[in-house]
Amino acid sequence: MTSGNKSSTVITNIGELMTQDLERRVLKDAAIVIEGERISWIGTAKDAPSADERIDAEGRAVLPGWVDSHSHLVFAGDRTAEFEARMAGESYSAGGIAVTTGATRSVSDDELTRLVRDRVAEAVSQGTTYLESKTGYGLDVENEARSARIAAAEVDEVTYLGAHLVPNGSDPEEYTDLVCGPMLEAVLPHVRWADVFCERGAFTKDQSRRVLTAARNAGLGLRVHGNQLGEGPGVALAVEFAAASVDHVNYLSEKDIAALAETWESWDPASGTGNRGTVATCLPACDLSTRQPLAPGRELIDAGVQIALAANCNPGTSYTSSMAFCVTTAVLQMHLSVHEAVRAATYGGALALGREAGNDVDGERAVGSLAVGHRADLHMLKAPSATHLAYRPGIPLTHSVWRAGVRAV
Ligand SMILES: N=CN[C@@H](CCC(=O)O)C(=O)O
Ligand SMILES: [Zn+2]
Repeated sequence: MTSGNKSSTVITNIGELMTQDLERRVLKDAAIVIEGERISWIGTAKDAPSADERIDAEGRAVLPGWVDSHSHLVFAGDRTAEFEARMAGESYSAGGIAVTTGATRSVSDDELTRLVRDRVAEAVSQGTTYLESKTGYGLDVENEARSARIAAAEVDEVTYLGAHLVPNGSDPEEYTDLVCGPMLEAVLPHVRWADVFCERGAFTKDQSRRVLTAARNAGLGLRVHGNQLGEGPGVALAVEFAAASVDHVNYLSEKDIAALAETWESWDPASGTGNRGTVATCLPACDLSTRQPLAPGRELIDAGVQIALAANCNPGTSYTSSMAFCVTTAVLQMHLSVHEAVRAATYGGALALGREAGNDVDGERAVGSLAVGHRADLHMLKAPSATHLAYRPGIPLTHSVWRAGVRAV
């Protein structure tokens, strides 16, 4: 089964194939065929076609690779002392971002590239196959543009986060002008998204609105860091601007949840058609590391909101790229089912990045679910079912990983 010069691989004897496709199929005794960078066949093992290469999964589970839709990988230095202080009772504040900004500005392009590349490799080794990263530790035109350029070469999706913190000594309004003007222009060739940290200690509602307006006018997709440290205007702004995602969502009023749910009212989850709303992206590793209440993932799902889970790898609030840890936490402590948690960490992440199945604009490149034509991003576990991700917390369960059809682990 080879078409053109693309070689094919059949993975057979899969104990559980959790597709996270639109029908949410979970197949037993399954097989899947990869041709080039795409999936060309899925079904029961006994019906599987032959292929150039045959891999016996020996009863293991296969899921889509994790889609990590929120990370901040372009940084140097670490913030161990801040973490220790927090564990001793200090609370998190946005000010720590300045420490990382200083460290990031001080390293060479080569060093910064190496750091990002190593972090991507760490994520892939744990089953992540599609990865977003933000800028946000440059905070001047030159360093934001450099961060965006380096990220664009190393990750799948890049988000401009010049509006992460007003640098020490800058006037907040003048800095917001810079973010909306010359800095935005400088990063534009490298980014698809823009984000704003709308929070006390970071950017106000009016400043955030200015950033989102400028980014929208420049043709970027929008994302918002909102409601992380207290109730605030982040969710309402994200809804107002039809942002693809609002991330953190720890402190939500009933009104916030209702507003998010309303954005999904005309979207049909069974076909993936209709108007896509604003995804609520929950970041459980960050919540634990900052000792914030876990985002109300259960309530959001029950209200009809599409959610994503992401690792939020960064040196301040969540120094991990482990999506499995997030899934485990979502099941054990946020009361999601295993299927819901895996869905949020795969299909949900894709939805938050506009790369999901059923998205007609770019359906061919769908990630985060396993179906014919989708990118062959697979994660095989050292376990017979995805349930083991929650049942065996902390155990590294990644057996092998294919990224765009290429064996990565
Ligand atoms: N909350 C804002 N930004 C990052 C943390 C940044 C930092 O403290 O370095 C986050 O998503 O948690
Ligand atoms: Zn973040």
